[in-house]
Amino acid sequence: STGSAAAVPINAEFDIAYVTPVTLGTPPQTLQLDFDSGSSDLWVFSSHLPTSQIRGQEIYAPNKSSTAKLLDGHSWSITYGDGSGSRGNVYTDNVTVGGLMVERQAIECAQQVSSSFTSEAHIDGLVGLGFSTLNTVSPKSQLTFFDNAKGALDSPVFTADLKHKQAGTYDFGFIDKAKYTGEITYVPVNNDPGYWTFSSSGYAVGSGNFSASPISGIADTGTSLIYLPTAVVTAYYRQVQGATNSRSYGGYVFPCSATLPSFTFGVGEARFTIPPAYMSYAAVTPGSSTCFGGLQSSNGVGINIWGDLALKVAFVVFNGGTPPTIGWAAK
Ligand SMILES: CSC[C@H](NC(=O)[C@H](Cc1ccccc1)NC(=O)N1CCOCC1)C(=O)N[C@@H](CC1CCCCC1)[C@@H](O)C(=O)OC(C)C
Repeated sequence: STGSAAAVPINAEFDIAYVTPVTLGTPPQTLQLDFDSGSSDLWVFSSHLPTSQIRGQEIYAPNKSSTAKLLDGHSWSITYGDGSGSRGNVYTDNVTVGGLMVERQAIECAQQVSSSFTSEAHIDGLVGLGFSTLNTVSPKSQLTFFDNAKGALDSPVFTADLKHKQAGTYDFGFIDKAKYTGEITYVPVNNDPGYWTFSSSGYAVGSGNFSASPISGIADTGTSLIYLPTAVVTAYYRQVQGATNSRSYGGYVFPCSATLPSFTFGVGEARFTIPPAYMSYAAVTPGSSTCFGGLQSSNGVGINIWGDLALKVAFVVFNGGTPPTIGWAAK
């Protein structure tokens, strides 16, 4: 089997996150979920949430689904890199993504969400696509949608084709040759911490020479920007007039009028260049002449992250075979 679903940017201006329609239960309830390769819980806004914590999101009501079953005595609680979090109880039910159905998928129903989730009306929950070792359900941890689907897939892969200010796709079980050009460069994945961790072969700032120093980081569809070591980040912003690492704004900012260099990163022998326009993420507040950079330091995060900003200049294959690998191709 295979599946293919749209990845739609939630903001018309900036690619802060992408959501994908997912149908749950019988009759089908459709929610817009953020596919996140940086975590491994499938959780949703639910009928178990106090209405004060729901502001425009769609909810999943298990008691309205004839195929929902309570996973008695199980609970979950998760905190993300940005400090947001949620917790609740667990049901199993049918979950369908782009024509691909998994029966008895653990659906983690929120009983509490942090304020940043309540204020993000476009995200009705997450589909974790990290390794199932990271799943937070207790006392028995649960499998991700991908791990549950894997055995039935034509090939044990999912691919991400994210785009700037337009809908891309997540495909499951096949590699669509129409979505990329040239060859796919595969590199090993170290899934010990449960993430899609791989080694980038280096970077270049603008037309500068390529610095062939390996950078270990995770491919994270649920993170908006790129977070890299200080040496890389300072080398980049040294080329940006007026750039400063602002404590108040929580990262590197610069005058929106500044000329930005492109940023190139390597995967094996392949090279991927993020154009200057993508490297200025957004004005720090609407209308401000100060802009927030798309490249930020990983110092505060504790892990190097290749987020949506990097993923959207490539076609990326998350190969869940044995051993797992990750493939990057131009498009
Ligand atoms: C430095 S890691 C921070 C990362 N969060 C982010 O990247 C959030 C995503 C978001 C989008 C829309 C609305 C709200 C939040 N964006 C963010 O912090 N931004 C601030 C800087 O400007 C860009 C937007 C993160 O926590 N990613 C989560 C998934 C994420 C999905 C959206 C809801 C909040 C949770 C996950 O990938 C994760 O924790 O990864 C770990 C490994 C760092």
